[in-house]
Amino acid sequence: MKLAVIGTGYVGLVSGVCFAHLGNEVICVDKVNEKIEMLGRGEVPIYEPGLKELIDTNVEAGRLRFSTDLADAVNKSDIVILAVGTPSLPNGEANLTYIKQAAAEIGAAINDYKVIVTKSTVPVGTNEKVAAIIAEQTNQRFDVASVPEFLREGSAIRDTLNPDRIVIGTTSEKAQEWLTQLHSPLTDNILVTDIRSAEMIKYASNAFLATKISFINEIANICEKVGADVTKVAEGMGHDNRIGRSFLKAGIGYGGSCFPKDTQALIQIAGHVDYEFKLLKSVVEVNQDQRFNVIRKLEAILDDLQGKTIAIWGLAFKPETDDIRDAPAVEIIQTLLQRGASVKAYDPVATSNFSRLISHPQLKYCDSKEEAVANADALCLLTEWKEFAEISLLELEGLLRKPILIDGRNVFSEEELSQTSFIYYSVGRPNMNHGVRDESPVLLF
Ligand SMILES: NC(=O)c1ccc[n+]([C@@H]2O[C@H](COP(=O)([O-])OP(=O)(O)OC[C@H]3O[C@@H](n4cnc5c(N)ncnc54)[C@H](O)[C@@H]3O)[C@@H](O)[C@H]2O)c1
Ligand SMILES: O=c1ccn([C@@H]2O[C@H](COP(=O)(O)OP(=O)(O)O[C@H]3O[C@H](CO)[C@@H](O)[C@H](O)[C@H]3O)[C@@H](O)[C@H]2O)c(=O)[nH]1
Repeated sequence: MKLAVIGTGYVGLVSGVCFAHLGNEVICVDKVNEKIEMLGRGEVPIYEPGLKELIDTNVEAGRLRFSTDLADAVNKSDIVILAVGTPSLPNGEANLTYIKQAAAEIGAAINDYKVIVTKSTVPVGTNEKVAAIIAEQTNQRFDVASVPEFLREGSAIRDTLNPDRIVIGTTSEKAQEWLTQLHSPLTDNILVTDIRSAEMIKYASNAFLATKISFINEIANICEKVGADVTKVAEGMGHDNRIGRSFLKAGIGYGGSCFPKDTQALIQIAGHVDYEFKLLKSVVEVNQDQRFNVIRKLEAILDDLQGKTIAIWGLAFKPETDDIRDAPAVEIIQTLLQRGASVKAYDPVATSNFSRLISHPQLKYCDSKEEAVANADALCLLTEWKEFAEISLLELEGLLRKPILIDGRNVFSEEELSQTSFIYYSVGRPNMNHGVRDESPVLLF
């Protein structure tokens, strides 16, 4: 089939290249010239494992190209996929400016019957708005469908090529037929729904996953006080198939371009129909506070952060991405700087994105994990990159001025620590919090 994909962010690029890989002819469009020029030179604007190789193969095969000419791409396609951003407005609502602009441009360009698919995450009712905007511009026939995207950054290609399910929200038989044909090489598990339910499935899925994370983080906080180990608790819970093992890793809270904005957007969607989504509001509140446990733990050991040097390992919101949107590292580093600490930060791939966001005389970006910890008073691990887990803790102990390690992602094991004299705080593993100020668990009865 012939596809135009509007927007070359994660979703546009990854779905565009994956559809090309399945044998479709794909034109990926962006309005930002520099992005299209980069892609034209064989460079990829984002870090995503395997993406460059897959782009190169499909460009060479003549199935994939990049363009700034939306009208031309729309004219040459059967299916137009909207994958533009829907960032948060200051009140938490999804900003639909890019969706509306793109819809108007599609409407002005449309020359024949097309299926217009929204892959961007959009509030319930948006696809209907998209249809209305296009209809204002043209008398051509077209149908709309909501096909939400569930890929994760860092494993985006694997997720796209092996989806758990595909959701197609449409009332049009033609759209259903074409989109089922397009997605059937990926999975048999295709769920066809009405448009509004498809839009809601995306928000409900993200909100549920965010709820799991905040839930386990609260359990972790209680574990620290009662002397239980959250990793064991999560394992024990996860063996129950009704609960499942995934998304029960306690840490410093979720970040990224999706969970923070989509939970806020769903709270707003509910608010617009006079429903207070109390549970989700608490999920957001718990998540917002969880990152500050890193600061609390540091202060429990060092008292005052003024004049201390703190090493940070990990700036990206999760490993295998250079995305720093809503990364917990942002607020943690800002707080350290506000409290008078100097910060030495290292991330394998996200440093240049981060340094464009925060620059401060007391913040030094380092080229290696060793440089970041040299002569630091403490180390905070914020992203569980593989290279951090691989370091010898004995070697690390020798590099730091003081052997203090706040492990925000429970990367290190008791066995590894037992050989060292680290003062070590992790998340929800109190028996591993080897610290001078470690509190004994309270007597419960
Ligand atoms: N990032 C993810 O992992 C992910 C996963 C699932 C769903 N989503 C959703 O998918 C959507 C896109 O997310 P993203 O992270 O890829 O976004 P992004 O902001 O990284 O990229 C969007 C791109 O669209 C381009 N664009 C905007 N208006 C345009 C127009 N009129 N014509 C051409 N290009 C235009 C922008 O220049 C930008 O390059 C969002 O709604 C997001 O919530 C994202
Ligand atoms: O057990 C867990 C799992 C994740 N996280 C954190 O949660 C955030 C999000 O992680 P993940 O979901 O793996 O990455 P995203 O790329 O943000 O993907 C989510 O957001 C996308 C955009 O909507 C959806 O498409 C995906 O299905 C959904 O998983 C990260 O900060 C993780 O560190 C935890 O703290 N504990």
